[in-house]
Amino acid sequence: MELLSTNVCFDGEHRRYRHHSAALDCDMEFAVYLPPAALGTNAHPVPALYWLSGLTCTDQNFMQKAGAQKKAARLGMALVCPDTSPRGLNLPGEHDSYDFGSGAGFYVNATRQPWAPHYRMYDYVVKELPQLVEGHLPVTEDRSISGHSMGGHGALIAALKNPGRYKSVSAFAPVANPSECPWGQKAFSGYLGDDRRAWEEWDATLLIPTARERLPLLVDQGTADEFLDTQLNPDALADACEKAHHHINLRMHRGYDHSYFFIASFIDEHLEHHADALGLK
Ligand SMILES: N[C@@H](CCC(=O)N[C@@H](CSC=O)C(=O)NCC(=O)O)C(=O)O
Repeated sequence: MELLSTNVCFDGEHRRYRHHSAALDCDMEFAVYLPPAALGTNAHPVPALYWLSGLTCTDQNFMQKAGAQKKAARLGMALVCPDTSPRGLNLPGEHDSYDFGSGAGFYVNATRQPWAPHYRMYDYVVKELPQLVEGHLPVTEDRSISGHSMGGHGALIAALKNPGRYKSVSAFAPVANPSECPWGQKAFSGYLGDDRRAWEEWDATLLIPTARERLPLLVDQGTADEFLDTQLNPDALADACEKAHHHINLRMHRGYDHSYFFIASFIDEHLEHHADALGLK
């Protein structure tokens, strides 16, 4: 791993790294926040919250806009932010739209060409990145996962598909049922093909009935979110949970939109939720 930059923040450190990803077959950058407990004298490895960002984001949107570091410093929690797609490839059409290709990997493993050799963001965020972080940084194997929009959905499927891998999961305004919305249909048909049966293992709402682990789902959604009616469909997820007797705490917040102002308003509560599960309180 090549260290690109460091910033002291609430007595911890925000760091950016570059590394070669075997899963994606390209160089990737990611950010990590290490709380003071993981640094200096009496330092010890700390649990981590993996944050998956949404369309158009890099590792930096969350780190610079969510304001999560103060609470993470106090709780002794690392924050790990990957990028949202492979980078530097210039595949045909990769940069043509904001909701497919670069910045829009959707945290699936693509099976269609030309995406399949590189667009394996699921393997990257679930397996390769944690292994790298836990092998090189003072971070334990106790993990939780959260994210926003495309990344909120990524967090849900990462947890639902991997019983025992995460201590807790949460999401802000997730694309809750991607098989049934334009963002999801574009991504899934492009990365996975047009056979909708191949989509089922990548759709959180469709995974709920067969979930083998019942981590409580904390989902926050703004009522003034500009994508609520067309893309997000939290009710589909809530209905699936109700039918399957799967716990969900879906909180509707009047007047909040889809932006990082919304995330910043509730990120501390999500960190508290994860800290409980990670044994940090
Ligand atoms: N048309 C918009 C869409 C981009 C957008 O709103 N991205 C969100 C995530 S949406 C779902 O995954 C985001 O997090 N943007 C970055 C930010 O810092 O706010 C556009 O291209 O502007």
